[in-house]
Amino acid sequence: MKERSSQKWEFRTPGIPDSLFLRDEEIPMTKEEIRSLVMSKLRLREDHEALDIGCGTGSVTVEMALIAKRVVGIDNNPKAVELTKANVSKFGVNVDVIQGHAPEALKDLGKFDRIFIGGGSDILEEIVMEALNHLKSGGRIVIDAILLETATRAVSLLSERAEVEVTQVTISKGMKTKNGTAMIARNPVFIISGEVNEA
Ligand SMILES: C[S@@+](CC[C@H](N)C(=O)[O-])C[C@H]1O[C@@H](n2cnc3c(N)ncnc32)[C@H](O)[C@@H]1O
Repeated sequence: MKERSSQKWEFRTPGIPDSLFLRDEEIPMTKEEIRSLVMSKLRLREDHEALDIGCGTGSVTVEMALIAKRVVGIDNNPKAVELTKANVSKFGVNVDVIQGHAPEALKDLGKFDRIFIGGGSDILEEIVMEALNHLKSGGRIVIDAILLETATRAVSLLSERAEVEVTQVTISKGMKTKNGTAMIARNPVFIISGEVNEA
């Protein structure tokens, strides 16, 4: 069987296997099935500029950079920044990875066609409001949420400025047992997407 490599041409479909990313047990990662839905909701094109707020392990950052012409990843945790840089290098993509705390760190970043916010934060309101200021007319923002409270906050914030779609998904993964395959459920995840109207 042909050995897997991280050549760009091998990853044209979203949902790169989790096992191919460099990991740190302290740094979270958006798992491959959720990531492929996130990429679908982002509707990225190759002429787009995209921003990943809270890039973590960098798995969404890498998938964005395999499509878009410019990608910026930002995280306030220095270990996450280093890990994202390592994955960016492993997959041979081009990304500006910045250590910074959102929303303050977004101020000088300009405007983007697509923005992803990959994790709940107790300052989600401030991050979403600032992110919307950095979204081009007709742009899309996608937010992942685990907590019900994060999801409802995100929906009400986005509804003021965008057409909002809410998706909730629960992934189950098959685990081999001695009798067959048992399905092990993971946490339900909300994927909230908003498209701001053309000016
Ligand atoms: C769930 S992880 C994101 C996983 C990422 N999407 C991936 O695929 O690897 C959320 C990240 O957001 C970062 N974060 C949380 N609050 C932040 C803030 N205010 N500014 C920047 N990063 C933040 C955390 O350090 C963490 O790495």
